Parts: sequence; structure tokens; C-alpha cells
Amino acid sequence: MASATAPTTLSLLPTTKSSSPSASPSSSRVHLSSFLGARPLRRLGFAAADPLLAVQVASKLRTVSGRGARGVVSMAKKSVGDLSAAELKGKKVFVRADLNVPLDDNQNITDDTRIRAAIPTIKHLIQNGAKVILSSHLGRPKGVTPKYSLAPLVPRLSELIGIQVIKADDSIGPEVEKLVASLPEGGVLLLENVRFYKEEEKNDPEHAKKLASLADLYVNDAFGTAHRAHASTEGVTKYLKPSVAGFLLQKELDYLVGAVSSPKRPFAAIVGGSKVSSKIGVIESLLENVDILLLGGGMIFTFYKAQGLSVGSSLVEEDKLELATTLLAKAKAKGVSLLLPSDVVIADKFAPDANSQVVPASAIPDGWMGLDIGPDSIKTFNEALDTTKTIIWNGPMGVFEFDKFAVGTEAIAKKLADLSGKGVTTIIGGGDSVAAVEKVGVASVMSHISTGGGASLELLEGKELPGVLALDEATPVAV
Ligand SMILES: Nc1ncnc2c1ncn2[C@@H]1O[C@H](COP(=O)(O)OP(=O)(O)OP(=O)(O)O)[C@@H](O)[C@H]1O
Ligand SMILES: O=C(O)[C@H](O)COP(=O)(O)O
Repeated sequence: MASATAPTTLSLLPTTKSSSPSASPSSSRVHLSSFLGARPLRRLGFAAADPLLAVQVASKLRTVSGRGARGVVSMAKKSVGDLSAAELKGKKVFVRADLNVPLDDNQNITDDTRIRAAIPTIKHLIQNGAKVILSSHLGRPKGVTPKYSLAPLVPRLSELIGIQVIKADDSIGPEVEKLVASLPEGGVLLLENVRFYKEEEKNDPEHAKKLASLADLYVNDAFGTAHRAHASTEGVTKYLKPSVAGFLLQKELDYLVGAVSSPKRPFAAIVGGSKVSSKIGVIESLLENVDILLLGGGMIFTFYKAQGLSVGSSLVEEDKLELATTLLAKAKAKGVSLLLPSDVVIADKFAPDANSQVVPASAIPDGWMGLDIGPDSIKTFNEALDTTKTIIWNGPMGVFEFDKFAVGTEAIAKKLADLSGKGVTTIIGGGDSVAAVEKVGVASVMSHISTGGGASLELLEGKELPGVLALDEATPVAV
């Protein structure tokens, strides 16, 4: 069936947002107030509560550039890059990384992105003569569970770091203490899965104290777990000083807060995924700041239904119809150009081999469900994206796990890759969108691919990240 242009593309209003000066992640400060409105900075993991303050988020952002507004106070979390060689040499450093990587049935790593992302901090520490005590969780074990051991990570870690990593069979206790005592300067000891103790997720203070007792100072580089207040991400900071951010954590904040809070405009967000309910916070937060909002994925059917369209047996959240109407009205009031797909690929069942056809969004027959955005929508989305300078993407456009319904998601991935090559800042917010970008083979050309699913979502929603909040403040500098 031929695709058709339907009247349901909403272009509520042309953008009225003013253009801001270039603020790529390398710019020297981020103005959180522009991103979050009056939301307290605390919710982003920063200790200051005055949204009018300009905040620096990464170590390189600590450098006072002299470009700032008069009297603006710059604050940041202290970074591993701020510690001198003398502060690191011979010191036992507890590094919390997020090495929660996927393993197949034979315990082979199927995606080592998170391991590679943790390497710069580890290498920096060993090059400065520190003794690295590396820790992470893997999966969600209930007690000691061999299949969640970190042992399968040792060969890849050793290869990437360039030295043989020593592996402990526990994360606390006398055996670990012995291994720490014999660790040479520049050595790396990998602790066993911190979640083998239930006290980890309970953020038990006594347990945090035991972890902290292994080391002299603390580096948190686990962005993917920064939204969890656990013993190894939050609790230990009470007993280890300094407690500072690693390079990955900084980079994530730099892009997800920095570029998004003060973007080069026009600034577009693409939000997809299954449900409106899981993305309400993100959509509301982005509506405060974006010029263009493109919606795809399963959530669009709730918006269609809210506008009185028939959606067949597509995914709909009946209790979110009113919310969808409110979000559309909010976009209009904010001057955001909100685009819903004009056509969809429908299926006669939720299966990879389902019969499919392309129909206007206004013509979904009974018994059929929308599983992807259609070709006209892809064209319209691409045209809208062509006008932008910054794009953030969170959530797939369709059921991309089924090849037949992966076309929309893959087209968006390719478009972002193309635009990235033309100087547009492209940020992929984690989770399934990252998987899609990797599947298409364009991950390396994006400006930033977040290593955090839940963490990046919470950050974009403006929520507090306890793992960041707990770190030491960098010295405030008046500029
Ligand atoms: N039209 C649709 N109908 C049903 N499910 C859909 C549809 N479009 C996308 N999905 C499903 O949405 C899921 C992803 O939704 P989710 O809300 O978890 O997004 P996400 O942003 O990738 O998640 P994360 O929080 O991990 O980043 C995918 O498994 C995909 O198959
Ligand atoms: O994969 C993730 O999102 C992080 O590693 C956090 O894992 P969790 O959701 O099990 O806390």
C-alpha cells in the first residue's frame, strides 16, 4: 500500500526561542537556569540551590575563561583531573565504575562500551602512580550469584588498560585487604560485584565504611549508576576525602547538562520509546528548552487518541490521554514546534513476521497496530532536523527489535550521523536509542553517546543524581 501524507503532523507554532551563542560542550560554563527554569540545582546533583547561578560541570569547565558575566560564581564538582600527581602517587584510590556490560550465555562480553569508557580515568590514575581499587556492579544479583561475577571482565580490562588486572573474590574483608596491601603503584585490583552484598543497594553506612576503609580517596566514574544512592556510589563519599568525579562522569554531565542547557540553536529533541508515562518528565523538561520536538515510538498513539483519531490496537495509555493533550498545549504555549508522525507502519500482530502496511496516522484500521513511523514522517522529521544545530535523541521510533519495523529508527540514526558530520551536535541519551545507533554502525560519529540509560533519563528530567551530589565541590571561583 502506498504511503500517504496525512493531516496529523502538528506544527503547532514556529519557534519563538531566541538563538543562543554557541555553547558546545567545550564551552566553559553551563547556565542551568535556562534548561530547568526555577528548578533547584540540587535536583541535578549540584549542591547550590540558586538557579540563577551559572554552574560549571566538568573539570575543564573549572578553568576561569574570563568570558563569564560579571559577578557570576562558577561551581563544579571536583574532578580527578584536579588532583595533583603528589596527591595520587602511592595512594589507594577507590574507583567506582559502571562495568555493567551485557554477557552472553557463555559469559562473553557482547558490548564493551562501558569498559572502554572507564579506561581514561583508570589510565590517568595508574600513570600517576596510584593504586587502583576498581569496583562495579553487574546485573541485579540477589546475594552471591556466580553468573554475575566480574571475572569475565578481567581479560578485556587488562587488554585495554595494558597491564594484568588482579581480581579479588570479594569486595570487602581480610582477603581483599591483603590484596590491597600488596598492590603495587600503578596496579589495578578489581573487586567482586559490589551487589553480592544486599547492604550495597541499601546504602548501609557500616558497609560503606568497610568499602571506604580499603582506600585513601574516591573517584566516581559510574555515570550509569549515578542515579542510585548505593554504598559504593554515595555512602563511601562520607568516609573518603577527597571524593571526586572521574573523566567519564564529567563528560556525561558536560554533554547532557552542558550542551542541553545552553545549546546551539535551533535545538531539537527526538523522543520515542514505548510509553508516554515513562517519558513525561523528559518531555516536560525538554519543552522548557527545545525549539523542535519530534515524537515517535509507541507513545504517539496516546497523542493520536487524545486528538480523537482511531488507533486500532496500537499501544495506548488510556489514563494519559489528558496528559497528552496538556503536553500538546504546553508545546504550543512555549512556541515549540511539535511534530507527530503523519504516517505509520501498521502490523496485524506484534511479531517480526507480521503483515504490514503504511497508512496515514488518521487511518489505522481496527485490529491493526502501529509499530513504526512511516516514510512521509521520516521525510518530514529529516527536513526538520536539517534546520538544527543541536539534537538530543532518547527512545526508538518503532519496534526496532523487529527488522520490519526498524526502518524509522534506523533512518533517524543515519540522519543524525549525517548531520553530525556536518557539525551538528548529536547526543544519544542512552538505552535503546544507543542500541539502535550501534546496530546501524554510526555510533562513532555521534557527538556523544551516553553510557547511562536510567541515569541519562533522570538527568534530562532534571532529577537529582545522588552519585554526583555526594562528590566534593570544586572551589567556587568568582569570575
Ligand atoms: N509503536 C510501538 N509499539 C510498541 N512498542 C514500541 C513501539 N515503538 C517502540 N516500541 C518499543 O519501545 C521500547 C523502548 O521503549 P523505552 O521506553 O524503554 O525506551 P528507551 O528510551 O529506549 O529506554 P531507556 O530508558 O532504556 O533509554 C522498545 O523495546 C521498542 O520495541
Ligand atoms: O544499566 C544500568 O542502567 C546501570 O548499570 C544501572 O543498573 P540498575 O538499573 O540495575 O541500577
